[in-house]
Amino acid sequence: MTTPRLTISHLSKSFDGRQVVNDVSLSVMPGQVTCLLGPSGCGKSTTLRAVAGVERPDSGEIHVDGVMVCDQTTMIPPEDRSIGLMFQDFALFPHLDVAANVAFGLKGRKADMRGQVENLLKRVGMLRHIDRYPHELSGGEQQRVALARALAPKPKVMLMDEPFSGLDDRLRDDIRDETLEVLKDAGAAVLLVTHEPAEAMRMADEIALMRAGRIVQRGAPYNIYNTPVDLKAAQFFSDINVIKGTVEGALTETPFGQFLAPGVPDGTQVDICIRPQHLKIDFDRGGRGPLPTPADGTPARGVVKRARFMGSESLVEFVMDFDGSTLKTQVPSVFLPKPGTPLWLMIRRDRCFVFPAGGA
Ligand SMILES: Nc1ncnc2c1ncn2[C@@H]1O[C@H](COP(=O)(O)OP(=O)(O)OP(=O)(O)O)[C@@H](O)[C@H]1O
Repeated sequence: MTTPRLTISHLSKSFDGRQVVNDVSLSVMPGQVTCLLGPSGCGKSTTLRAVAGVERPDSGEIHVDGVMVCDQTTMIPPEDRSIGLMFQDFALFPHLDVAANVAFGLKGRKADMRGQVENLLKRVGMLRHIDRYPHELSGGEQQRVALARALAPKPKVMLMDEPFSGLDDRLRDDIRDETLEVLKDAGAAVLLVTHEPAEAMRMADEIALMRAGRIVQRGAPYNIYNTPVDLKAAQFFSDINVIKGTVEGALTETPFGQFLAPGVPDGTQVDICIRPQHLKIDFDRGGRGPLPTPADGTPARGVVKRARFMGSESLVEFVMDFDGSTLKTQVPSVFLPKPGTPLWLMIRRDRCFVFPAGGA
């Protein structure tokens, strides 16, 4: 069996009596990208800093390639952990040219180094800028050089803390993809911290969703998005519509029909949650909607409150007849009905999450 490149076991850390990392465990295999994803202040960077060796945890163990680098009694210094770092504010040395910046992490004879530096810069598409200084490069180019510098000592683990947040949107997507390719090629295990779900979805093989110091869910992006553990986990990735219900006989009756709630005791209040893109819209036929179907349940009528065009999709908000609540829908392409238009909504049952009420 392959040894994980990075293993974090039961890591905890408090500051001033407040626990900011609480029993965090995870492992990352060679060539795998794991994203620590969560809101600001949830403990992502503290976890990363503990792995880097710049923060001493209160308890827990960290192994790099099977070697213990940190426990209650051991604290291997950062430079001996075989770890590469790429942080948003981890700037290049301004007084060194690109070649010298990349060579900084290399050991050996100067003559041998030149070849290695050229190879690294070729990999990140920056060879032609080898003699430039950082101030002569764009933000994206500087990030590419920073990546080459971080990869120079062939780290077993690459730690990245919001490395792309200083770049503008379009450039960021390109750099993310290129960086991913280079990292996969290098076979390093990558632990990437981000508070942006889109970044995690784009980069990660596995997402570890953090909240208040704990990992609340781990899994492939598809699974995290489609089977969230609770309402907050669902809401982290998109707007969520919530329809209230009460369970009777393992079923919840709503204006959209019945929903299964197996194993939930009678009388329990539940939230039936659905992402805006999973509501279906149909036309009003003289005060009637489409016929119910097993997949989409019963239609419920609403009146358009607002419709906005977002480029690749349209967002339409409805005020629902049954209780005056607002539901949001997202439709591909252009669909901009006038405010006041009555329309019918249906809910795709296979895309619903049912959670106990009051989860967010
Ligand atoms: N050295 C420190 N001393 C005291 N409190 C700290 C220290 N470092 C971090 N904290 C606190 O610990 C909590 C977690 O911080 P951390 O930087 O790990 O969060 P984060 O999830 O990375 O957030 P962000 O996305 O904003 O960087 C925060 O409330 C922060 O204020």
